[in-house]
Amino acid sequence: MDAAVVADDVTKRYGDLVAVDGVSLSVPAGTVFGLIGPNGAGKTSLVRCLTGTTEYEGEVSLLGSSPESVDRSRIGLLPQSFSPPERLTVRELLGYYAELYDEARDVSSVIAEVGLEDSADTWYEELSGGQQRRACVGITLVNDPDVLFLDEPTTGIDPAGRRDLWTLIEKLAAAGTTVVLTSHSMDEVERLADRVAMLADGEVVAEGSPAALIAEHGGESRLEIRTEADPDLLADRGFRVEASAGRLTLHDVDAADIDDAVDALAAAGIAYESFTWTEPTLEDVYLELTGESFRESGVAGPTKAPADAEVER
Ligand SMILES: Nc1ncnc2c1ncn2[C@@H]1O[C@H](COP(=O)(O)OP(=O)(O)OP(=O)(O)O)[C@@H](O)[C@H]1O
Repeated sequence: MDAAVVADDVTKRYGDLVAVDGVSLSVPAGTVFGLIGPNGAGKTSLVRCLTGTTEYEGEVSLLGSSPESVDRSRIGLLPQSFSPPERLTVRELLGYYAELYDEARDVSSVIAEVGLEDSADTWYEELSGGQQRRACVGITLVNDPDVLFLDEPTTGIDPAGRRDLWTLIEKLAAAGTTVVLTSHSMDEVERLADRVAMLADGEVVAEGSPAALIAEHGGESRLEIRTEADPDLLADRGFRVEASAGRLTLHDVDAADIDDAVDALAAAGIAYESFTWTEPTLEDVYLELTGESFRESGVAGPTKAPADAEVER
């Protein structure tokens, strides 16, 4: 598969600060590529290098050209902070951006795609934060881009809005659009991305499919059972069991093995309060590779964020 985006030893400095430190990566055409890392890891700076919106050292190829000379109508970019004119309605706004291209998509169908039909005639400034972000995603779609860069597209969007945007990104990818997505949210990237680059301090600490990264660096899955059962009952069934007060922890348990544990307890007539199965995630991969948890580095996924952090205003 051809690469839509290639970075070779890309470095971005702001004075003495090295924000992107010798990054090399390749994004196959028609795939979703996730750039994840905590605040200040260099995600936005890297996107700016890849899109030619800042100066950098190293080589970037975007659809076979340099980012500075690529046909802009083939690229969509949603920057992290983007403030379009506020006193335009959604329809006027998308129409305004569509005018910038020789060929553009039908504005009404883009409005429908981002789920803003009911607000099409509302001023941008009167939209909720989540609706504003969706309108901004719509702006990036008017030129029907081959490569779409989305820098934290779902920040500030409520859970339903996030899911709608995820579905939209999946549809775009299924139709052949290459999507480069930056995110703080591990579950977002785990769901959407074919491949992921994890950034820490400007460097790629790991790259691969979420499943491969988790398999290689994520550690084991565990089953925790709140019970007073004798650990030998489960150890005799081949489980690796650790016992603590009122709890048994079974290590390296596949989903298919859970029934076996349930059966063992049921056959012995042993009661249990709860079963909790935990699979490793990309957060575990990050912890393993950097020694720092995403949460400690000041960033939380949507399930861990404070209640107001992801809420539409
Ligand atoms: N225009 C700038 N001038 C100086 N330093 C900058 C500039 N933009 C970013 N930086 C610094 O570069 C580093 C990387 O920032 P960047 O915004 O690329 O990270 P990020 O991973 O996108 O963070 P966030 O998730 O918070 O958006 C940070 O230390 C940041 O303070």
